[in-house]
Amino acid sequence: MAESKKSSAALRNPHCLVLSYPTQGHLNPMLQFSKRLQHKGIAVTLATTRSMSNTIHHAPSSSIALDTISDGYDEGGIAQAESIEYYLERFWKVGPETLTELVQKLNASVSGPLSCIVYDAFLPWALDVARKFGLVGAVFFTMSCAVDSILYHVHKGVVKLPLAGGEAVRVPGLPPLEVRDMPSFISDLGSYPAFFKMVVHDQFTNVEKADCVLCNTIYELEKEEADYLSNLWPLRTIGPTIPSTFLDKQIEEDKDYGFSIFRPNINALNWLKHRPKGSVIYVSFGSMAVLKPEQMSEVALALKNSTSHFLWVVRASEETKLPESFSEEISDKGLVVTWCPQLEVLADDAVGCFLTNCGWNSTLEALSSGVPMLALPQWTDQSTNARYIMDVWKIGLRAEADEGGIVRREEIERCTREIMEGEISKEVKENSKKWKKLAREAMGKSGSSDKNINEFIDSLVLS
Ligand SMILES: O=c1ccn([C@@H]2O[C@H](COP(=O)(O)OP(=O)(O)O[C@H]3O[C@H](CO)[C@@H](O)[C@H](O)[C@H]3O)[C@@H](O)[C@H]2O)c(=O)[nH]1
Repeated sequence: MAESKKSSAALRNPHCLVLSYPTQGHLNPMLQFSKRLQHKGIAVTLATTRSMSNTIHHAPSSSIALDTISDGYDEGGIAQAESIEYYLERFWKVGPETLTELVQKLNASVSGPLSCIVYDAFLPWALDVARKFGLVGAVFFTMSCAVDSILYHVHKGVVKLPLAGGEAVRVPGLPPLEVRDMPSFISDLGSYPAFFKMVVHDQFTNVEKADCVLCNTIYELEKEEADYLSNLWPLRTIGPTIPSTFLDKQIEEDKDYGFSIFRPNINALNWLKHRPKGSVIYVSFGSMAVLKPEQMSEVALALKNSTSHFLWVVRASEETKLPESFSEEISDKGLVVTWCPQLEVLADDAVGCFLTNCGWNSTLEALSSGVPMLALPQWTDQSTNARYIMDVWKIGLRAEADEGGIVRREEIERCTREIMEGEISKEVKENSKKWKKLAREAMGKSGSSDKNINEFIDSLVLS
């Protein structure tokens, strides 16, 4: 470590700075991890960008201290930037400078000097800042081990691009995959060049130098993938990062999912209360995916034709894509809301199937709630998650798109019927129950994730 020896105060009372990339899908898992650390006696400050903190509608009720750095666009974040390229370029310049200022401020704070920076894998320059101050640097991956491994092996040139269509893709530690199972940045080369650079290259440039690699997954869920990566990195699986009330119940009254950039509609929960057990399809495409209008209309018609009830989250920015007078036509068969408390929805017995884009948070939340999934992946890691949901964990189906990339209404109806009452229904329900139990056990006392968090803390105390 380059500079200064840590003071004895830092050794006695570990204080962690947890730094998240500014999106809801990254901030919340890192908040939940912070709560676990705090519950186990570590002082934690959670930081993201000023622009992100300005867009938050609902802040968590936890007692975690919050702070900010700058991405260079304090007024509007990425939406204010000329392009994704400009945004990331400026963030990479201003981020380390303002992170340095934050570390100096926290080192002089009442919580005591920092021992460690847990930084989002998307912000690899944070390791240089940690080193400058002689702090432990732990990188945090918000995606699955399988996805991290694919991206890493592309970065290393082990998996060569462009991928040859029709051939199985071989990634060490993973089952053979198809090109369409790959994260979108590599199966659809050129789709988002700046994100490609960040996700395939930047996040792995110094991963081998990190003191610890934390991954929001469950060891039992990705044994082969995690074992393989453990030979390369000091990996610790620490997920699922879900409030304790919905999982292991070790932390009292820990229900709050955290930050929300949209206002949740709690009517959704009352509406669900009046539906029979297992009768509702819950539909959500996460906080970022933008559906083609044609896809939106196919989903709408499938839900309208289906024999099941449905609860559909259509973010305000997507509402104009709904067919005209859709909400009136469906009357009380379905409910459309702009946002909902997803974990509480998934925990409700009325929900029998989750039609999802397969973001990793949603995948872990459904799996931990024992709800089978119908996968309609949209971008980034979601196709890989969809493949695992259907073929590895066998807790759902992946809907097939036509040649134009649109999943038609008949396919959605067929798959939801299969999951709710068809031949595979029993198998996916039983597997879902099994994973729900395993997720609880992993986070429960002495479970694989709980043990890994304890060992991480021990390493901070001893370092
Ligand atoms: O009405 C809703 C809908 C969603 N959520 C929450 O929003 C989160 C959505 O997360 P996720 O399913 O992971 O999707 P994104 O927010 O789009 O996450 C981004 O970040 C993830 C982690 O890197 C990736 O796996 C995704 O593909 C990427 O799109 C979940 O925690 C949900 O509980 C709500 O609270 N209410």
